[in-house]
Amino acid sequence: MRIGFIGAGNMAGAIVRGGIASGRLRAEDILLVSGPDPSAQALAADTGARVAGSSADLVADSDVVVLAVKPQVVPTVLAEIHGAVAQWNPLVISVAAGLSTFRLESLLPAGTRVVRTMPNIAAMVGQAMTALAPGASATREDLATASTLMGSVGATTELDESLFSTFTAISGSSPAFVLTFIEALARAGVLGGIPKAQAVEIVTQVVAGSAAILQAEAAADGTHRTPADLIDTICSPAGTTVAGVMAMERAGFSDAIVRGAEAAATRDRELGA
Ligand SMILES: NC(=O)C1=CN([C@@H]2O[C@H](COP(=O)(O)OP(=O)(O)OC[C@H]3O[C@@H](n4cnc5c(N)ncnc54)[C@H](O)[C@@H]3O)[C@@H](O)[C@H]2O)C=CC1
Ligand SMILES: O=C(O)[C@@H]1CCC=N1
Repeated sequence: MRIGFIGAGNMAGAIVRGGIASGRLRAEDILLVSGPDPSAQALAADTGARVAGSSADLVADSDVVVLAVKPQVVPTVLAEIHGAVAQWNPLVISVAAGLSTFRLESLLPAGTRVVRTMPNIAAMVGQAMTALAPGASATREDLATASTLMGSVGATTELDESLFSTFTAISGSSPAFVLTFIEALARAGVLGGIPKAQAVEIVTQVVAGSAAILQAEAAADGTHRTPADLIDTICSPAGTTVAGVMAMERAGFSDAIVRGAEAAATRDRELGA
């Protein structure tokens, strides 16, 4: 299957690099364009993928076209490739925030098969979480194709499109939230005297370990303890952890996270408006 990426920035780069590193994408099957910007050339030089002469040329040479430009640029790109899509009828997969399948379909030839997805930057290490929703003309096979592509860089889940703004907040954007937490906790380590690099290494292992506990719980039969249950196993009565958790909540920790996610979801809806 030949896969063309329109846009070769952070997200396309993460999928291309992650997919090739996992052995599930072949560089020779990947075509790139990035408009006047040299990012496609740089990504191609780095990975062995090829660069197409134009977005329309890329469509002519691809079974699947991935829209990996900023949402604001998508209408321009779709105008550029409208004729080529009408001629070659590729499956169009969008990773763009905010833009509904209805909106994408309205900018493409009637009957174009569209799948909307929302991956995240952890694709670069094969650990993405990607939601998928089919457009009106996409078949089960198209959804399976999109799921296989995104599955090459992490986990996938089919999601009702009405939930995409919320998903974007808690998955597409949230690596930045988690990294903000890591940065803050590492800084607390520095405040206590631990060198920064060592503090980041320590906190990174803590976050990976905490996620691994939840993954093991999800995989185990029966118990399936929640994050709240597990917090209770760490909080000794009158101990250090409950003192820390209570101080964080007094400072509005959970509320700040929910507000952050709500703001991200609101922005996703604005981008689609
Ligand atoms: N960065 C992230 O963590 C995530 C991004 N996304 C979505 O991925 C999409 C791309 O985002 P990023 O990769 O972060 O942006 P980026 O700015 O890193 O990359 C955008 C790419 O589009 C290219 N481009 C600009 N105009 C073009 C045109 N007319 N024709 C062809 N290429 C053109 C740029 O040269 C660049 O290669 C966005 O729609 C975003 O919502 C989705 C999930 C996560
Ligand atoms: O910030 C953004 O708009 C994109 C979508 C999800 C992650 N980055």
